[in-house]
Amino acid sequence: MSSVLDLSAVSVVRNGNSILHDVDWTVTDDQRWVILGPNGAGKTTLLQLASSFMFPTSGTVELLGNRLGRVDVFEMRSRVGLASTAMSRRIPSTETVLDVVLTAAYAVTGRWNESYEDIDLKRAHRVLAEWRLDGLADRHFGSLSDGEQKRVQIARSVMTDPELLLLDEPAASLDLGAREELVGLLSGFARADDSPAIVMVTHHVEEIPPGFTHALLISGGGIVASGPISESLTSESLTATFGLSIELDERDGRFSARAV
Ligand SMILES: Nc1ncnc2c1ncn2[C@@H]1O[C@H](COP(=O)(O)OP(=O)(O)OP(=O)(O)O)[C@@H](O)[C@H]1O
Repeated sequence: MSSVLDLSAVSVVRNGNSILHDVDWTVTDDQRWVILGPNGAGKTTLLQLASSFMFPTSGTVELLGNRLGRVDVFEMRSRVGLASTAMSRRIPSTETVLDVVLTAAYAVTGRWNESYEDIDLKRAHRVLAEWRLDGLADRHFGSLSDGEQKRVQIARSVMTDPELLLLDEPAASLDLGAREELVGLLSGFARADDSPAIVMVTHHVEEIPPGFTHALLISGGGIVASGPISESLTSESLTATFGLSIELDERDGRFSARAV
């Protein structure tokens, strides 16, 4: 196993606000991480560092073996998949599902004059099938349900065969059926040997797909717990993270939590 992401003594300060402080965190290529924490804890900021869209104020970030600040970030970004609502807002609503996925190969949103290779088309169709979107290839992105749009975002982010996949709240706003379908797909993906390292931000332990191996709990910009999920995700760590007495239950690899 090798390190794909390594944060050492990382702090981020923006407009005088301390957003992250003293963060040490390593992700290796065989790990699938979930990040949990209250609103404003710094979860999205961590993903921005991990996708090289932000640099730390102090400390170091090693991404795919390269130190941020000493490497061409555009080359780095092509090796990291990112699925987020902010990303999907840049997709034109009239873009077809096939083009949303295909354009990832050229790191653009919105098809213009690119001509695609057969190999890209074949891969796009395979990725669409893997994320249960094959019947929707010709539909406009804007006409899809939230659940379908989320799966298209993920399909787009894996199209380039990234070495690190970052998912920012992939199950947010989904109904129960769509959430369960997505959790099942992510679980299969997490367990596949040829999948990349994965980091998923979520607000709900119910959304953690079985097969995820590690958890990072963050509050007020600092790490509360980090490590293998069986050790780091506990009633005690959730209670400390959310400042509320929480009881965690686990059944068949799925979690639920409630205040007590
Ligand atoms: N440019 C900025 N200037 C000042 N403060 C900022 C800036 N960007 C983010 N913040 C603050 O940093 C904190 C962490 O933001 P971040 O988006 O990383 O949190 P989060 O854990 O993802 O929250 P949420 O769960 O609500 O999405 C928030 O309090 C936010 O207001």
